[in-house]
Amino acid sequence: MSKGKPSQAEPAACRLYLVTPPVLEPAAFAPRLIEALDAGDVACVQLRLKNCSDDDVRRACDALRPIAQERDVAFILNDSPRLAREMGCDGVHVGQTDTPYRDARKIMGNDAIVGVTCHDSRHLAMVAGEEGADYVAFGAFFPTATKIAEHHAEPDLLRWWAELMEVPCVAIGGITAANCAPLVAAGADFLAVVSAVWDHPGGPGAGVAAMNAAIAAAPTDWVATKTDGTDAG
Ligand SMILES: Cc1ncc(COP(=O)(O)OP(=O)(O)O)c(N)n1
Ligand SMILES: Cc1nc(C(=O)O)sc1CCOP(=O)(O)O
Ligand SMILES: [Mg+2]
Repeated sequence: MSKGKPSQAEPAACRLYLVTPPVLEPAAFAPRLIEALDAGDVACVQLRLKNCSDDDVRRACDALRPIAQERDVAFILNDSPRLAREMGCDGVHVGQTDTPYRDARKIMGNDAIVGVTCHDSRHLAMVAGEEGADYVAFGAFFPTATKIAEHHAEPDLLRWWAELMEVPCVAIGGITAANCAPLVAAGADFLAVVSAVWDHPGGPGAGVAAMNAAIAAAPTDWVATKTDGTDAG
């Protein structure tokens, strides 16, 4: 997962951040992950399993981590830095009620990716950024059936962050090929999706291709709307 920060003259392209469904059977899911990753550009895969045992997570890591890493796609585990380190993951994603960032960093080491959920909060994002998070995640931007989202973020939050901060930002929550353009335009470095890919009627490969195409077609106007009103070019 390259974390290129947009240079002022040439903004880095927004990239796709793929999150797994919360329940999966690793052997059956592996070919779907291969189809997704071979269909286009994916910056990273987050294994996000809910209501399962540590051994279930270990089995899923063993089956899925090599598929991502063999393709130079970063493999990030949700929630557990301890398991992420044990299982050779490239990084971990922690939320505000998970292991605190500083402890996650100590467990993972300085070379790993550690991302932090910041909901719709500038304060949480500034704290995470100052502490050293590799990215901050904002959401939910749209209604989602994947989880009960208690916070709602607006594209202006991405725009504010992108204009002021170096740390990359991830947008998440109900994002689809049809609705993602304002998030790309506002300066999201990554779009994190579950159902837009795994529930795509044409299959996960078609889902990745559709997201890639929508990201590529979206305007990227945030560089031209710096808060001081000047064009950054
Ligand atoms: C990229 C990304 N952003 C946000 C989340 C949500 O994390 P969290 O608030 O800890 O909620 P759960 O995903 O654990 O239910 C995420 N996983 N990934
Ligand atoms: C895992 C997660 N976190 C969110 C947040 O707002 O922090 S929304 C979300 C679910 C994302 O799934 P989908 O792309 O199917 O909406
Ligand atoms: Mg969590």
